[in-house]
Amino acid sequence: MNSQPSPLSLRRAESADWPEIIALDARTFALPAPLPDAEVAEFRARVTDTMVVRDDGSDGAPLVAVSLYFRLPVTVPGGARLDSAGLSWVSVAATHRRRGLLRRMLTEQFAAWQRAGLPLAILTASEGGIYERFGFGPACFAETVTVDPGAVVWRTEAPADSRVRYGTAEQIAARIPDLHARWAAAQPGAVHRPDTWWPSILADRGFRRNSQTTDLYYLLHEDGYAAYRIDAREASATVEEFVAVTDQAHTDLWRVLTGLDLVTSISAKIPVDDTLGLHLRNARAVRVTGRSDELWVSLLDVTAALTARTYAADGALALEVSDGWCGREGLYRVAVDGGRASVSRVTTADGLPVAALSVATLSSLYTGGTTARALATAGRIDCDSPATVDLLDAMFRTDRAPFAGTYF
Ligand SMILES: CC(=O)SCCNC(=O)CCNC(=O)[C@H](O)C(C)(C)COP(=O)(O)OP(=O)(O)OC[C@H]1O[C@@H](n2cnc3c(N)ncnc32)[C@H](O)[C@@H]1OP(=O)(O)O
Repeated sequence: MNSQPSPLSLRRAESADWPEIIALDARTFALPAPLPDAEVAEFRARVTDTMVVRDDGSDGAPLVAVSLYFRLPVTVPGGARLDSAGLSWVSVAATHRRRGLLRRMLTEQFAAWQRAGLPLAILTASEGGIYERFGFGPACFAETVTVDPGAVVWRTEAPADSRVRYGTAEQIAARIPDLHARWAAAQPGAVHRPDTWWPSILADRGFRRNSQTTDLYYLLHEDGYAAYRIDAREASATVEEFVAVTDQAHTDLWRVLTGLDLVTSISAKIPVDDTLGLHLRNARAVRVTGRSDELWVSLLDVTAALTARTYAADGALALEVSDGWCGREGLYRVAVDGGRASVSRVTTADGLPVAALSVATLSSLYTGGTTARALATAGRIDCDSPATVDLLDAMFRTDRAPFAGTYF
């Protein structure tokens, strides 16, 4: 038997590659195969660029790896909207794992993103142990909660009519993209949805969910919406999407959701600083059942990214950034005045306080999802004095927890 490794060629995907790309990802992520034609067409319209690997030494030169990305804006602390590369659909055939194919594909993709001047890369991770080596850090989190509607008593009277209504298909299509855009602009960590994303979301195709559940029901409010499904056998509701631009919309929508008749539990993923429990007489009606990392971030252009966000405290320090992956290592001087930073790469700290950290740790710190103090306590940031921890912590703190809101 010939045990020489087969030659494996890496290149950009062409149209003819797509049936095999879909088949590979369907196998990997347990999707139905084939996917509906409309879903494939809509998906391809969202993709910016795709790398594939073929096994040229095997019969038919099968496609054995894929990695692609979408251009997706993200809101960073302070409200700036940064363009990012949203890495997704990364899959290597079970027959070709651990032969460096992920590394080869990402080498190409990072180079292309840096050439394009993208400040950030983002992803939603299948596993927690893969992406730190490429400079990604978990940056936005969510709590999974189960609400017991029988235990819900609101502290305030319900308004006579909060003007929440079930939307018709036309009203939903006409209103929710705009509501989502308004929400995303104000929510740090939010992933914006380009127009090409909505047809597939609105189609709510059956393969995306448990077959026991209903279609999505949309509740519309002038400043938000919620989409949920019912599992009649379990008498449960799952909130798939909750978007509130104002506190009033948050309260009005949750009032309807927690009042659904014939439902004995409601589950949802909510921001870690969500106020739902604080509105209730018995906060235990909202039980936290999990906490998950929802968005991983990697600062591709450290200077541009650090310049784009705002800061909670003024001061100056030097960040000694390490990166074993794509050249982001170095000393960065960050001087904050009036909440805005001027950032430059320098060769010496020149007497400034110094904090040493990896680019992955800096990416976790960047969104405000994890504090500098916690990271320093865990040994992930090495500061030259306790006062430097205090300064870094004060600078990078944010008044709201970041929340991504889109899985991709
Ligand atoms: C953004 C997204 O799309 S998330 C989805 C990621 N895809 C999946 O989870 C699908 C199932 N898994 C796979 O398809 C593959 O196993 C992949 C894509 C995770 C890895 O592909 P491979 O080609 O085997 O990875 P490759 O050989 O290039 O390994 C690169 C490095 O990552 C490490 N690595 C790979 N997979 C894992 C893992 N699951 N957990 C921890 N480390 C891993 C390797 O050990 C290697 O480390 P090193 O080079 O630093 O020593």
